[in-house]
Amino acid sequence: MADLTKQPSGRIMQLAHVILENISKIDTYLKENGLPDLSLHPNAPPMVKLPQEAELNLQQALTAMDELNVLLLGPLGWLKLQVGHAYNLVSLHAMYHYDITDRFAVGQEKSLQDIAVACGVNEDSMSRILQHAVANHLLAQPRPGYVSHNACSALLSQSPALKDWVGSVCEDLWPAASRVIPALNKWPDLPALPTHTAFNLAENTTEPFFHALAGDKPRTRRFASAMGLMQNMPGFEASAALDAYNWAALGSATVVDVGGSQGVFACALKRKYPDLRVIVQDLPEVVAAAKSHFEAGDAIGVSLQSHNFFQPQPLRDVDVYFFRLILHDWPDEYCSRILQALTPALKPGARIILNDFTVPTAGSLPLFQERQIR
Ligand SMILES: C[S@@+](CC[C@H](N)C(=O)[O-])C[C@H]1O[C@@H](n2cnc3c(N)ncnc32)[C@H](O)[C@@H]1O
Repeated sequence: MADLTKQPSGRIMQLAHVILENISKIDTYLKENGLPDLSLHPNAPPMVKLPQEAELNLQQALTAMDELNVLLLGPLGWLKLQVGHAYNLVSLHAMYHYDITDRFAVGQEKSLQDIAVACGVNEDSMSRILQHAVANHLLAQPRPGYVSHNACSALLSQSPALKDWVGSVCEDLWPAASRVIPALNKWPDLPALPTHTAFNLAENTTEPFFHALAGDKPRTRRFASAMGLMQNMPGFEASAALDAYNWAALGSATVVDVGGSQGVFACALKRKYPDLRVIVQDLPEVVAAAKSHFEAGDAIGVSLQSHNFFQPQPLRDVDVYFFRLILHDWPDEYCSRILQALTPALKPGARIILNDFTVPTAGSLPLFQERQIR
């Protein structure tokens, strides 16, 4: 047994040491705060909420685990893993498509045979796919031939928005991933036009992504729902944007959330600063889908308006035009057009607030974190 009080020599032992040190601190935090051990039990919380210091321990452990993984696998094993990733979404896609998580309750076991029959898929194929889901920690296997819920599948079954996000990635975005290089070959100046993208090749369409989606009601609703879920993801919470700007100083100003989707952020803003007048603008199809379940927004006085942000901005006496997760979707030239479309409406002193991704300088973050962003 290694003596963990001494700094070990050799990279893999150093990494193992970093992992044990940081995980021990997280474990102590959990125990001292009477929190349960981490598990994949169906009732486990969606994620551990750690205070800043313990979160740093978590990031350090994950970063060390990432490097240890590559070193222990070696270059051949690591490359094999990358290639394997190409097929990794299949079982999650199947769980979404066949609504597997709603076919049995938490605590219940279901035979792979019964699931296959209920889904109208041959048992052999369904078994192979769901065994992959089990191997990927997406379902539990209480005994051979049977599955039950674990924390991941239970979370999916309880969150329609999470399901929508999985569906949107698997069906709207994933097919495009394999077309990125063909798109680069076809349009070497990519992405000068929003119609010269991998999505256009995958879908055989000449329309930009959002306009293609708008022609399809279920996909429009699903994407908007997935966007709503994003507002709960770490770093994307409405509260982060609420804290990052002095909204209180605006008093009773008018704020337009341009491309505000279903109004999740707009409602959070209005709830925190009820004196603000808040309006959400989006494409007509998105607004139509949002209207059907906008009681919460109606009740607090957030309004919805159809507007294509490439057309001149119709709302004039506005203090703030807010763009959250909008500009990253468009080539620079189109971002300019979106902003220029505001100019006929801008009154003196009006502000434009951008809330969007920034990609850090290469190498400024641990590769594990940089990879997620890139
Ligand atoms: C990535 S989502 C961001 C949604 C929202 N701001 C948020 O933070 O969740 C981009 C939004 O831009 C909207 N959008 C795309 N093209 C648009 C256009 N031409 N005019 C208005 N909205 C548009 C989409 O419908 C979608 O709601």
